[in-house]
Amino acid sequence: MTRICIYGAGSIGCYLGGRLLAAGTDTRFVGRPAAGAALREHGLTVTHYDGRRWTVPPGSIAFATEPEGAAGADLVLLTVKSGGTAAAAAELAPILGATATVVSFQNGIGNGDILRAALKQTVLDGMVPFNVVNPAPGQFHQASQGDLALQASPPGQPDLSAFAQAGLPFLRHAEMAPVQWAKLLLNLNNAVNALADRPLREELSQRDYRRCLALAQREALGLLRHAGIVPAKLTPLPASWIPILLGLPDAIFARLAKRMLAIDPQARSSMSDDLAAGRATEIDWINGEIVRLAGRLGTSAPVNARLCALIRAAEKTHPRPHWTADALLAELEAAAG
Ligand SMILES: NC(=O)C1=CN([C@@H]2O[C@H](COP(=O)(O)OP(=O)(O)OC[C@H]3O[C@@H](n4cnc5c(N)ncnc54)[C@H](OP(=O)(O)O)[C@@H]3O)[C@@H](O)[C@H]2O)C=CC1
Ligand SMILES: CC(C)(CO)C(=O)C(=O)O
Repeated sequence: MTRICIYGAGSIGCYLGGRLLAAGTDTRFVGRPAAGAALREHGLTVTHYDGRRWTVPPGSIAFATEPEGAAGADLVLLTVKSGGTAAAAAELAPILGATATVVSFQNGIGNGDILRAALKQTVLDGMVPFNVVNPAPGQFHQASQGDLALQASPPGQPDLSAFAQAGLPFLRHAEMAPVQWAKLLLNLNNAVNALADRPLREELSQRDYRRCLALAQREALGLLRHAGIVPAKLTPLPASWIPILLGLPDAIFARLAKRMLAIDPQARSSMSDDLAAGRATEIDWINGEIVRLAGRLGTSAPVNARLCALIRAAEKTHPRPHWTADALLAELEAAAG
């Protein structure tokens, strides 16, 4: 049986690991002591917005707080935040066997390359389209829809049958960069959501917050065009049409964007969760990626740069700021000039 290790037992890691364990696969976790203590005390309860529920008792969960917990793994699912990728790669390098495969199930563009630079093993890029919330210790809830995406590899290499066994479908892509850029365009909302300090559905139901996202996306789309990068189509509408949809009045948006609003009422972006927990955010790997792309093209990305600055300030401000939609829109319009 394929030995799977979830490296980074947080929201995504515990959700995927819980689904895989509940299906009887050989799955273990490496994570922080607090995450281990929560799973030892409460076990794992994994739920899905469609009502399905899986439980794994504490006695069936193998959890290590040291990288050696990944020794012998055939498949490592890396689910640390982007800021932790280089350290995780350095920890895994002396531990993994030559035939292991590492899958990055992270947001952002560059995690796979960081892993490939540090590891001799096969590294595949992955993408998680859905949101996972952690409402209580040991509980992980899939709060929106979508199938996992994974870089194509030769048939049977690695053995990914555990995903089918766990009812976790994934789409294979010969090229993951277009998928990652399309996901990054959607993730530009993470900062808006974190600054709004509201659940995603509530935030996206307000036109001025959507206009903030539209400003960030338009800027990014212009740069992607300039760079010759064509984002994949992850949503019913092509990425370039989404800013138009976002700008529509609330009632029309609610009618046309049912899928975008099909999120559990309490779900927030992972960046909002980071601010709430006092952790560093992934801002430099999301909006910061757009700012760096602009720099490479010899131009600027003032809207995304402003979002980066606002999130960096929010990381240092307690209690966290709560931007109203009109104030944030005015701030970003001023940045756009
Ligand atoms: N949450 C979501 O809904 C979604 C998240 N994503 C993406 O998935 C990735 C994971 O996000 P998420 O699950 O939210 O992250 P979390 O912060 O919830 O989980 C990551 C966990 O890994 C731990 N960790 C970090 N480095 C190590 C290490 N070297 N060894 C052991 N444990 C470590 C972290 O601890 P510590 O905090 O102490 O570093 C944390 O507990 C991100 O790239 C995110 O953008 C994608 C789609 C949705
Ligand atoms: C699923 C989504 C898009 C939700 O905002 C996300 O990727 C995140 O929170 O990081």
